Formats: sequence, C-alpha cells, structure tokens
Amino acid sequence: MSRKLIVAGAQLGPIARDEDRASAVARLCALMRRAHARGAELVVFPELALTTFFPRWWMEDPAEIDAWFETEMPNAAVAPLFALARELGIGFHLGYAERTPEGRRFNTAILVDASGEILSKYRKIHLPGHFDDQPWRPFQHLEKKYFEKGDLGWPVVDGFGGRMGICICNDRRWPETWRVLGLGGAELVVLGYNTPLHYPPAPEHDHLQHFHNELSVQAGCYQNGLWAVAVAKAGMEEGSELIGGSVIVAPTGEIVAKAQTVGDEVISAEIDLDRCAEIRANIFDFKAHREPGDYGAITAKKG
Ligand SMILES: NC(=O)N[C@@H](C(=O)O)c1ccc(O)cc1
Repeated sequence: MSRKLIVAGAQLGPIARDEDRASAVARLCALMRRAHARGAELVVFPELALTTFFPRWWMEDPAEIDAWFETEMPNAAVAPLFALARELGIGFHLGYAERTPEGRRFNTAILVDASGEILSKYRKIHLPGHFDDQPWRPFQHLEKKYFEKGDLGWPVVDGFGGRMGICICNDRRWPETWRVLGLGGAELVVLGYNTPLHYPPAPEHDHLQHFHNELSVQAGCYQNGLWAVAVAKAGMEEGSELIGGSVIVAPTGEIVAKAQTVGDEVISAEIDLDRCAEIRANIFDFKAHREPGDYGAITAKKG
C-alpha cells in the first residue's frame, strides 16, 4: 500500500520590522504558487510568518505589543492567502501571534485544508527565552513575556490522507513533544521555527545551531516513525541572523529535502505516509515495546 502526498516547505527570508502584513502575505502567496507548481498539496510556512520576529525587542506599551497580534483568523490581511489556497486547491500551515477576545496572547499555528477550512490549531507549549529585560543581549528572546503557554495540548487530526500534528520551533528540541504527537498517531508533523544563529547565554554553541536543528527533527521522526516538514524564517533579520536549513525528514530519520539558501525558498518532496509503518511496526512498535510504567519521572514534577 502507499498513501503518497507531495508536501512543500516555504522558507521565508527576513521580514523587516516595518514590513506590513500585506507585503508578507504577498510573499507567502508567491511561495504558495511555487509550491503548487511543484504539485504540492500542502505548503508549510514558518512560525510567526506574518511579521518580523518581534519578541527580540523589549516593549512595554500594550498598544505597541498588540500591533503584532492577530485578533481573528482568517482576517482581512490574510484573506488573499486563504483565497489563493482555495483557488489552487492547496492546504497550508501558518504560524502567527494570536490575541484572544479575552486578551490572552499565544504563539499559534493553524493547519488549513484545500477548501480553506481550519483543520487544526496549536498554541506553543515550550516557550523559550526569558520574561525580564536583558539589555546586555545584542537581541532579546522575550517569548515568555509576550506569550502564555499553550492550552490546547498537541492535537492530532485527520487530514491530507493521514494523521496530522503540529508543534512550533523550540518544541522540536523536546522529545516529549514528538512522543505525545506519536502517541496521538501523527504521521506528518508540520512545524515552523525562528532560530537565531547566535545564542547569547552560550555563544560557544553558535556553530552547533544547524546540527541541533537537524538532530532534533531527525530524532523526533525516527523515534516516533513519522514524517516532518520543518520550515525556517531565515537570514539577517533586524540584526539577528536566523538559521535557514528547512528540511523534510522521513520516518527513518533521513533528510529528503533541504533548503539551500537563507531567503524565500520552496523545498518539496513526495512522501508516502505508509512508510511510517517501517518504523512503527518494528523498532518503535509502541504497543509491543514501550514501557510507560517506568517513565513516571517524565510527568512527575517540574524541574
Ligand atoms: N522561536 C523559538 O522557539 N526559538 C528557539 C529555538 O530555536 O528553539 C530559541 C530558543 C532559545 C533561544 O535563546 C532562542 C531561540
């Protein structure tokens, strides 16, 4: 048997602080057309794909902060993207900053099907960085200040002929993310990231950023027998150099497509969801081999 699907990752080069939603959405639409021309049925955009990565700045004025957030999805700014997806008959994943009617703020991603319906929504759980102003850094990472921890768990939904999961950026470094998605039966995990090349608290690790990205995604795929499309915002953005290196990874852990630039770029691959069984019916057959009775420490306490 085979369940084949062409998937694409649409890496984004830098988005400037003063680049508006209309300009970002026009870039997303151009990438969506290129993905469609390759036959893709699904195109994955990065985390916070509508704006620059604003958590790098300390802001206090609530109006200034709110300007980075979407209060509705879809909304007028992204309407052209939803319309193009419907016209082309292509699904997509989009990361954005969400502000709820109650004023709660999340780092969110949605999965939209080829008819423009939102199939799934995820709010980032592993928020990296810090709450407090740390002006010594060349750029800050204030996700803990601007976002609440996600409250939707890691949903896995039917779509694109398989079982679909979402996580966001820093989540990919945590094996628990992948295992929970794997236990939910995910066959394809889509994720976006904004990863700076420079890590101010431990600059001696800067040269390992690409390695740690691939290590995390490849391990997550292999250890849970699933596919992933991991897509970067890349390049020199407002003084912070973001790694590219967007990849499509097979359930064996092998990279099957990889970005070559740090700009707007489409990667794609034909993937067969039935290949998940190569791993899930063998070395990582959860039912046969998993030993949850011995994993209590993982959920027992924070720390
Ligand atoms: N947007 C993200 O979640 N980015 C994170 C990552 O790449 O995992 C990350 C983690 C720690 C940092 O100091 C900076 C960035």
